[in-house]
Amino acid sequence: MSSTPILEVSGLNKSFGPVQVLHDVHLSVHAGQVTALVGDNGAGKSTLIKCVSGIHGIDSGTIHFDEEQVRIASPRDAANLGIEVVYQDLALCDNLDIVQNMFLGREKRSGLVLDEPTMEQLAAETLETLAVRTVKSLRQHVSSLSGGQRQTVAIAKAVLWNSKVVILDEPTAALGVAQTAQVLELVRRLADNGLAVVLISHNLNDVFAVSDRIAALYLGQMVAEMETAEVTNTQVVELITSGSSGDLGLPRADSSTEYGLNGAQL
Ligand SMILES: Nc1ncnc2c1ncn2[C@@H]1O[C@H](COP(=O)(O)OP(=O)(O)OP(=O)(O)O)[C@@H](O)[C@H]1O
Repeated sequence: MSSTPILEVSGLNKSFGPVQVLHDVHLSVHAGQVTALVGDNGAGKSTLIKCVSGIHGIDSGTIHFDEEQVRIASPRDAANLGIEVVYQDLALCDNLDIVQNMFLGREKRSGLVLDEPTMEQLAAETLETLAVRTVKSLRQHVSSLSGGQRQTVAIAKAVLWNSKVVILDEPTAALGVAQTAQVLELVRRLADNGLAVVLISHNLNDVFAVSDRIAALYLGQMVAEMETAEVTNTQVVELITSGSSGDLGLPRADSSTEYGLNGAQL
């Protein structure tokens, strides 16, 4: 377990017009660990992730990657650092096969033609590294895959590019029990292989099953970052719903400032 975060966000503020959505947010993410990012609807989880992945610019604050301050102005900047996001809609193309999806937009070429053998080999190696053996053929169209298999392909696509930080947005939201278990096993394996994983989830069973640390956002403020083993389900529910947990001895996030449900300062 490394002590220096691979990714550290400090003092991040982000507004949309007059509405401030993120207030002085801190987040640290470590290699080899699953960090669960929790918070109620509208707490700011997606906005924070979009700031880190170059979709939104930030108003103020710093982002350090591998101990160096970085500016992430576009998704390409994030990808170049090794930050990949797997969104809920997965952005897979149903009419393409697994290999085509994994290399979509970043195809390998041999001269003027696509280098299919190399892409197929790299895709197979990545799935093998992740111990994914449930897909029958790499040339299967994605439309024929189950929800869990689709999630697996989307995750494999994200880790294909020597990524160091993989952010998963509700990866089990649309899955049944057995497929959820498979995807959670995969999430754990990613971290065990040395990746830093950020898991956005509303499902505290999932969070407690796979995460090493929990970061809790409440109305755009990071109210706690803690070791999963040191908190209970009830304490995390309290943090998500009220921004504090008396048991943890944590004060309510900046008690001098009150925020409305849309993040606007009251
Ligand atoms: N592009 C935008 N323009 C204006 N307001 C926005 C924009 N994106 C997000 N917001 C607002 O920012 C706040 C935080 O939204 P965000 O989507 O980050 O929350 P979340 O924690 O991811 O919620 P959920 O769990 O429902 O996905 C919400 O009040 C939302 O309406």
